[in-house]
Amino acid sequence: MIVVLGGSGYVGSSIVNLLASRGKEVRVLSRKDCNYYDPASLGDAIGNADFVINAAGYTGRPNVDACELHKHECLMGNAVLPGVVKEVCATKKLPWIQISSGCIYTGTRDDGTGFTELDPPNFSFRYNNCSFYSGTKALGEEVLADAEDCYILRLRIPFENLDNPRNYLTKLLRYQRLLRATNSLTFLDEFAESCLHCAENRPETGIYNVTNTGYVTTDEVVERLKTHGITDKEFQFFDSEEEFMQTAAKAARSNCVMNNQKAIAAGFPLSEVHEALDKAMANWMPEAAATGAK
Ligand SMILES: NC(=O)c1ccc[n+]([C@@H]2O[C@H](COP(=O)([O-])OP(=O)(O)OC[C@H]3O[C@@H](n4cnc5c(N)ncnc54)[C@H](OP(=O)(O)O)[C@@H]3O)[C@@H](O)[C@H]2O)c1
Ligand SMILES: Cc1cn([C@H]2C[C@H](O)[C@@H](COP(=O)(O)OP(=O)(O)O[C@H]3O[C@@H](C)[C@H](O)[C@@H](O)[C@H]3O)O2)c(=O)[nH]c1=O
Repeated sequence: MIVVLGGSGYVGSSIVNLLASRGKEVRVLSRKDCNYYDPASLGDAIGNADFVINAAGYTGRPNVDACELHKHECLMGNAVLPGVVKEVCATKKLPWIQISSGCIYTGTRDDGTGFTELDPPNFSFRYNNCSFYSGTKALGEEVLADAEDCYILRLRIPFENLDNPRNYLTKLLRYQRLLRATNSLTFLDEFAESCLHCAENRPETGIYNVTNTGYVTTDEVVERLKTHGITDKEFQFFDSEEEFMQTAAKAARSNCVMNNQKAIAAGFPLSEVHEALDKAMANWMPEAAATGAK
């Protein structure tokens, strides 16, 4: 049985739905069920699982700006909780997944290529340049440096075919003005498939950049939304990142390029990013229809 902490959330519910649709026995854990910060209580709640996925964490709503105001929850959920799950899974000898984020990087490597799993995070408290959210996600990975039998899967700006306030495509459609940026992205369906791949096929444990191959600019994504007939909106853009920071954001954002070669070599089902965007956009489901669709 696979136990999913935070299975009620945006990412967790996508994973739970996929596992259930593939006939896997899956159980959702919530903060209501036990004390996440007491290893004995969490261990009892995890019970007789044979695989654990930690999709619980604090992300802030509507976006990571909220983490600047809720630092305690953010630190506990993103940096302390992974350490408790590590302890419980080590005691029970369980393999498990921690959902991390590509937002612990900014930009590209000096040679213009994407960050690999060997590159230390450069958008973290250690660099003193990050949002509170990104800092806590980088700390969460540090806490797991010595974790056994653990997959640290880095998700990066999720998108999918279902219109949802957490979906990057929905965000681009709804924000009044857009920041011009270059990013690697993650098709949520393929991220969920990647979790299943880890649980079923048990590739080597460790950190994986679970992003679609390559990167895209904001302009490319909005042009594609038009090509697919999802919108005919005339998008407005910020003149600069400074203007974005002054008028629309409380915390600096990570925009970055990631290298997914390690994940591809380990058999993770990740397509090229433009192809993945086309798959999501070709099946676009507006919010009213998307509610309860998965
Ligand atoms: N969404 C993204 O863009 C994105 C991108 C990269 C990585 N991630 C990572 O993916 C994971 C899930 O994110 P999500 O977008 O699915 O978030 P979400 O929709 O807010 O769901 C997270 C779930 O975690 C539980 N939770 C909320 N606050 C918590 C706290 N302070 N401590 C412990 N548990 C808490 C809640 O479940 P219960 O109320 O049932 O306990 C919630 O449903 C997080 O680790 C996040 O950092 C997300
Ligand atoms: C607020 C805002 C953001 N943006 C841009 C900045 C970013 O490139 C992109 C996403 O920014 P936000 O929506 O603020 O999302 P965010 O920064 O909260 O998104 C992050 O959520 C975390 C939980 C994940 O770990 C990250 O991987 C990422 O998905 O949208 C605009 O273009 N206009 C806006 O008004």
